[in-house]
Amino acid sequence: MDKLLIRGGRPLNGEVRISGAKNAALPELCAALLTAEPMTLKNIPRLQDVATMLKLIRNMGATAEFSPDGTVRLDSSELHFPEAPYEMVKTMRASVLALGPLLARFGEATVSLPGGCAIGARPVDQHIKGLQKMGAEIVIEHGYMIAKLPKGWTRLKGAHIRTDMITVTGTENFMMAAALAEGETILENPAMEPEITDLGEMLIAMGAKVEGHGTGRIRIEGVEKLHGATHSVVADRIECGTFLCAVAATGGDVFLKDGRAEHLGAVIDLLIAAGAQVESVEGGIRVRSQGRLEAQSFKTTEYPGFPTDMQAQFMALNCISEGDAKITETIFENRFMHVSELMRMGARIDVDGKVAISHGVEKLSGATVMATDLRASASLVIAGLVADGETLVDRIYHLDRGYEQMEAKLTQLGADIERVK
Ligand SMILES: CC(=O)N[C@H]1[C@@H](OP(=O)(O)OP(=O)(O)OC[C@H]2O[C@@H](n3ccc(=O)[nH]c3=O)[C@H](O)[C@@H]2O)O[C@H](CO)[C@@H](O)[C@@H]1O
Ligand SMILES: C=C(OP(=O)(O)O)C(=O)O
Repeated sequence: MDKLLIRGGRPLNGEVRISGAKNAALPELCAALLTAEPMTLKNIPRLQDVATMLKLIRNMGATAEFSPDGTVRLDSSELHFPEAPYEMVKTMRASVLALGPLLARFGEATVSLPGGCAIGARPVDQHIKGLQKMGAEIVIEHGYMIAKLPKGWTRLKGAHIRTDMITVTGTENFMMAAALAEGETILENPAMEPEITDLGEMLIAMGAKVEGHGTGRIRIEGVEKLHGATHSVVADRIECGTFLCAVAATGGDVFLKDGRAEHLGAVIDLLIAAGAQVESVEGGIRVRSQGRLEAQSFKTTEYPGFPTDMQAQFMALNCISEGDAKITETIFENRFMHVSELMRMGARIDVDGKVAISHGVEKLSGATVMATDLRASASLVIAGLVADGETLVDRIYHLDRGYEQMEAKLTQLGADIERVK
């Protein structure tokens, strides 16, 4: 099993390119299934989750060719098996995003229930309820969601959907299903994440009639058919935020090419309050940091609030900053698993339910630590970059799910980091 060996204490300097967003690429690969015509998706990151999604799509009978330049050419004209089996879904929750498009295009879909994962229970009841409002008949059998259209129907029907809470993948499933439904769908209370906006743009390029994506009300007028299109995946704001925190922690001066400051408002505001210099410059973001920063309190909320996917990385920064800070995690019930590992490196953190209070220390000390989930892994890498001595981060298959060439990018910036078996 691969591990990352980091010798801490080096500042980060130079330039690094931010990849396409995992959390946009995965729904968009599913959205490409909405048309029988060829689709071209550019700026797809080379990640384990993308490999899993391509495997899933090919398993359905589509062809997908992934070029070294990050372009995926996908042809689902011969798709004959609208199913997402458990073996594939269990390693990647985003497989649930196949449900909306398959049902909309083929009138049937069988998708394994994703189940819980380390960070929380993560139910999909809202996805099911929303699609049922559009007329889908969905039963749960043997761990699968088996969905079909009522007898005599050829398309889903547009509906007014208001979910009980804001759900990102739920909003994505509804947008994709509504694009091919009969009539109008209104999504009240939808997620507003940049990945939602990007998916909306892709659907429009395919001929869908979508308005209000990225706002608190999305309107979609269904069309009978969508056509092939080319779309480029938006830059990964979480990868970008991870590098911002890494530079803030180690000190240095880095240009994050293609980073989009407007997608990271809540994170950048806090980094500036902490004492880092972050500015939007042509073609990306420049971050500079020197000396010890001041720890910052925050609460994770839906976009445009502070993203839950940045909580662990910012906590690593807080741990070596000056003062106490309170972090409240409101999205997931178990997303503090990095705490005990950070503490093994000398961090001082108290956890009480959904609140973690860090008491800044001057130094962390390198240790062998275990990654428990994707963003927890990134926080341990940041901690390793600033710690004294060697840090060995084990179980980095979590990291590989969502970061493209993390160690190569950090090496390029001057870090001493290598992948070991
Ligand atoms: C709002 C939010 O920050 N969502 C995050 C969530 O998206 P993801 O789409 O995975 O999760 P949702 O946005 O759907 O979930 C938000 C909350 O709603 C609950 N829920 C959701 C759907 C449902 O049918 N029933 C239900 O109870 C979830 O358990 C969670 O507490 O995880 C992703 C990976 O970490 C992040 O990129 C997203 O930013
Ligand atoms: C937890 C994450 O992803 P997923 O929803 O694929 O588990 C994430 O992107 O931080």
